[in-house]
Amino acid sequence: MQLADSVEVNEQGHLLIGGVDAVKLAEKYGTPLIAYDVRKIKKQIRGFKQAFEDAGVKYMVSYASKAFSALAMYQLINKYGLGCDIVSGGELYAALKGGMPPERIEFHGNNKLQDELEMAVDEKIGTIVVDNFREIKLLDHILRRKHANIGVVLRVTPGIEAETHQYIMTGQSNSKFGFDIRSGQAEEALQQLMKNPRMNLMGIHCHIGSQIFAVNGFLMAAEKLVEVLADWKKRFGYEADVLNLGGGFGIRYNDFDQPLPAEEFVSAIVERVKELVAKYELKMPEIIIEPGRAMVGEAATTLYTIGSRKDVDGVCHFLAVDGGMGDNIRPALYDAHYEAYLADRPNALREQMVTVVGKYCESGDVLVHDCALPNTKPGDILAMPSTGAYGYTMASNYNRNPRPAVVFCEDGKSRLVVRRETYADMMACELGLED
Ligand SMILES: Cc1ncc(COP(=O)(O)O)c(C=O)c1O
Ligand SMILES: N[C@@H](CCCC[NH3+])C(=O)O
Repeated sequence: MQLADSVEVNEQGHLLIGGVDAVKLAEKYGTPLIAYDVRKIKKQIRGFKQAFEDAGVKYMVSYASKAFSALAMYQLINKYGLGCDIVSGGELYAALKGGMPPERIEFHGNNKLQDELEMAVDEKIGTIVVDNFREIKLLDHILRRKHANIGVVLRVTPGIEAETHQYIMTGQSNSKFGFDIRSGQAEEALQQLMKNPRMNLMGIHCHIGSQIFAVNGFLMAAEKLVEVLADWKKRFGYEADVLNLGGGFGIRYNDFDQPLPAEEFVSAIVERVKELVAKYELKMPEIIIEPGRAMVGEAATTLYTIGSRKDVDGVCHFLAVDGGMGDNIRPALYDAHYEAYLADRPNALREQMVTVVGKYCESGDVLVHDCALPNTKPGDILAMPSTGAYGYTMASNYNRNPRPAVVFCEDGKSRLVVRRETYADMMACELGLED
């Protein structure tokens, strides 16, 4: 196994995260610990923005905050003028607490609750990405009652099957999200929205899936959506101001993953949209993208302490750490493949092959299958890179294990941004049986 180019070490040979010695981080904050290199997040933010700036088109980079929705993250993206995509009242609450301007927030979801929609309307957020007919009715009812208006974008499923795990494909016709184009649902929704004086229909949206490496899927989606817009202009006189192509840009989890730089994805998309718009004689819409994983995924490394092991010759070699499926469900859920190395000697010779498992009461609690490592001893710190997206946000308290702490590291300094949960935190909602 080759270490990613971005793995940095200090003069002692210890892994550095944002210029901070990972062994020291583990000592200071304990483990499991999710440590972000903030420069890597900033690099991605700049990368996604730069290609749009260079092309001179109107755009918004709307961070899909489900990937990592910490207060610190909303505060960081706000500084860079990004928008954000939220999918629940909880994410909306956190985004607002993080200072996100409401007009730069877009609300997604296939079953937005009445309370959540009311909150979005009360907070005057920029966009509701309308997903289904019930939502149109519900939102209309709320807007009438509140004498309010709101911007909406129509989410469509373009009938594209992205090359990724089936659980994270969303562009195909049988997806639970959005209005289907082929069956005429999208067109019916368009007509309902065009007639509605309380909803300002800004444009259309699609999201083809997640962890996608080829730019082709995005180009096909752009083609499909612009064709649809050309048809809607001809037949209904509708012209979109916004074309939102969603997120899904892939990242490197292991040697087999070869992601494109953010700039390449964006410039290919912008170029194609420009060509299509010229071909169909449409006005150039604002292009919105919603990267989540690509913004934060490679920026974090999770540090664990190695504990027990079980070896049965010729059968299994399990090496257990102090976290597991509670802080990273992705291997169990998607069969995601990660790498791991030792924080105090990431470049040491790898003499053994082990299965890295967690401490949860599940046989499926595996973090890394077939992991080549140097010989280890209890107390060694295991570093698992590329854990910045959908790790903390999908974390659970299974077996009443507390969620880990999160630190931001930059220029040799670390800062605790999410403290480790305590046993008392986990009991905070419990009322028990006593009066
Ligand atoms: C509508 C929408 N936008 C953006 C994203 C972000 O995807 P990713 O984190 O793969 O960029 C998702 C999640 O898949 C999504 O459902
Ligand atoms: N949570 C998923 C991706 C789904 C994103 C939301 N549509 C992952 O970890 O890969």
